[in-house]
Amino acid sequence: MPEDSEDIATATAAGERPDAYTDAHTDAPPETPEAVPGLAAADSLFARLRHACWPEWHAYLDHPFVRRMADGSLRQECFRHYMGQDYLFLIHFARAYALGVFKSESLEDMRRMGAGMAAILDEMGLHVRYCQSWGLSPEDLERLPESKATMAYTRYVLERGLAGDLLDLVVALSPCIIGYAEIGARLIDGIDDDHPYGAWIREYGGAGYRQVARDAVETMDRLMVERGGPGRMPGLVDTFRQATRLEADFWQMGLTLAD
Ligand SMILES: Cc1ncc(C[n+]2csc(CCO)c2C)c(N)n1
Repeated sequence: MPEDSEDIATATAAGERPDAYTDAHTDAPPETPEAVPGLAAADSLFARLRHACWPEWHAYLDHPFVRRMADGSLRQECFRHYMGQDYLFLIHFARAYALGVFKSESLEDMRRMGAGMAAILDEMGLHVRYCQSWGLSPEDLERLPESKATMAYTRYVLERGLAGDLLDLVVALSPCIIGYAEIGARLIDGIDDDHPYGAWIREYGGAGYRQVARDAVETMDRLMVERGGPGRMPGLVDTFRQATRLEADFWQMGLTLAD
């Protein structure tokens, strides 16, 4: 993948690339680069959280695991470890959406959360296909020992939802849902048909998945209007930042084969 593969995440409204973007550990640049064109308005809750947590967000999106997946140099062993753990991760995320049904106060929210749970259970098809090609059955996957990174991330999200309201839960889920659309959009540009991680990239880089992310942005805004207030922001920023850090740790777990 060429160096300029970062373009999709770096295009600002003015089409310029802020210098600060090149360093994962700088403070948020004065104007955070737009995620995926048309994904989230600058004043959306998601864009504000992303801006507030820019160093963590950039470290998640530009993690070496992602870079190596993009240029095809990621060792298959690392990808396998990641996919196996991601299967366990998805089981808990389906539970988090089920919790979202419980925390809903309207039928509309209940339907959305229920549909999110169903979408996750479908997403597992990608994992099952990959793992079958490596000789692993869904039962083998379910029996894998859970890594600490998987446990930390999934239980953190569940705890935010249990302790808080639907807005807290949806914010805790958002780095996962929207971040993968941003990564997919960056990686899909010009990939070859025989790219070793092409199926993964096409799953998250496609228009269908981008719509899932757009819906999540919209839901966050609606819940912020219904339940939010200026007093909610510090807590929501904290949740978004922690979930984003746990996403980066999840890549790191794959890269280092951590248990
Ligand atoms: C570590 C990790 N983070 C995010 C996703 C992506 N993801 C998880 S649930 C969901 C929404 C419904 O499909 C999406 C896109 C993943 N698979 N693994």
